[in-house]
Amino acid sequence: MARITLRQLLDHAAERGYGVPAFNINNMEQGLAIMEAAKACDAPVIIQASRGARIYANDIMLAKMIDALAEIYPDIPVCMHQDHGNDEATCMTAIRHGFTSVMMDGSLLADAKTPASYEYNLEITERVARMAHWVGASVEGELGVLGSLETGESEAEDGHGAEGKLSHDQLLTDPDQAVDFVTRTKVDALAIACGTSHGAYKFTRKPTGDILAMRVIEEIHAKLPNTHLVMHGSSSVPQELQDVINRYGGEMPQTFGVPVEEIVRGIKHGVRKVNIDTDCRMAMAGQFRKVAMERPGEFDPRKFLKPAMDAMRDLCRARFEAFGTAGNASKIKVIPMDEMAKRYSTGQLDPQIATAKAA
Ligand SMILES: O=C(COP(=O)(O)O)[C@@H](O)[C@H](O)[C@H](O)COP(=O)(O)O
Repeated sequence: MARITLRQLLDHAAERGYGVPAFNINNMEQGLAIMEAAKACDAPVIIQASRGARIYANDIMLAKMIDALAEIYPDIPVCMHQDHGNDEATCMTAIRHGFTSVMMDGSLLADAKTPASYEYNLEITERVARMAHWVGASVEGELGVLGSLETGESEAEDGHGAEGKLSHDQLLTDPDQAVDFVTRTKVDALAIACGTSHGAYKFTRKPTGDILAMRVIEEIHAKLPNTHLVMHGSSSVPQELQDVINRYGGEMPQTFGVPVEEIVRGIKHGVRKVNIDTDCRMAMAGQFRKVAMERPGEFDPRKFLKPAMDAMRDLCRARFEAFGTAGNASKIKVIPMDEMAKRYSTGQLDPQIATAKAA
């Protein structure tokens, strides 16, 4: 199966009312776990690599790995996506290495730390969308800055994310500005801010509407019913994974993620791409700890990695099933990127901005 663009995959998801988890990868084991899960339930996949992943694994390694996964699993459409591109070069080099989709995150400046002005975000995202569309690749933009509505803290981690305190306005995407942003940039998907943040420590209690503002998604969807929305920071940080880590010597303080039922609610209101990385990391890390503690004499990496892959596979499958992704891989006929490029050039894929519904 050829690689699929994010745009085609999310159009299919919108027509049929499902969402697609976007799982991050850094290595072969994560790639195999995602694909095994997808094969088991006939789900199309979005695999994404951050700038950190590209540095960790090397672009050539990632590119060949995706080639291999597509060859091993010929029936599964694979969208390869750049997570949080910080500038034009990051996005263009990703496409050069076979990515079919890029995120241009202009909510932050190129340092990936400093919140950017709206004008900066508009200008750079429009430019990247124009260039990516020339070759048929898709573009996700971001409006609003990820961070905690509980504390007002931004979410700097691993060299990515704003630093310091953010205002309530920065932490929530403005629905009217979203209409202007999508119209002017022609992005294929829009990442919004609604109180989620990357990593395991999102909420100090099970989130309610004051700290996880799902109503913002509903308001944006009412104004932009044809735009594919993206939720970042959407790991659920399941209690059972925290327990496994802590049972085997970990020291994770009690924390709460985004409940799966809230994501499913978002999917009913236009969320089509759901970013999940932390849950996969926790699933794997729990198994590393378990093997290390139960079999202190073990030193074959495969004995650690195989149960870790199995745990990640089960996690991915559960999300494919909860989001309605399962059962859709075999229903998709992949459109080549050259054909997508033609469709962009004739304006067929321009954003369909419906006249705003009355509130
Ligand atoms: O939203 C994301 C993950 O959310 P999560 O922490 O799983 O709730 C991704 O977009 C992040 O960009 C990804 O986890 C960052 O990974 P690295 O930069 O550490 O590779």
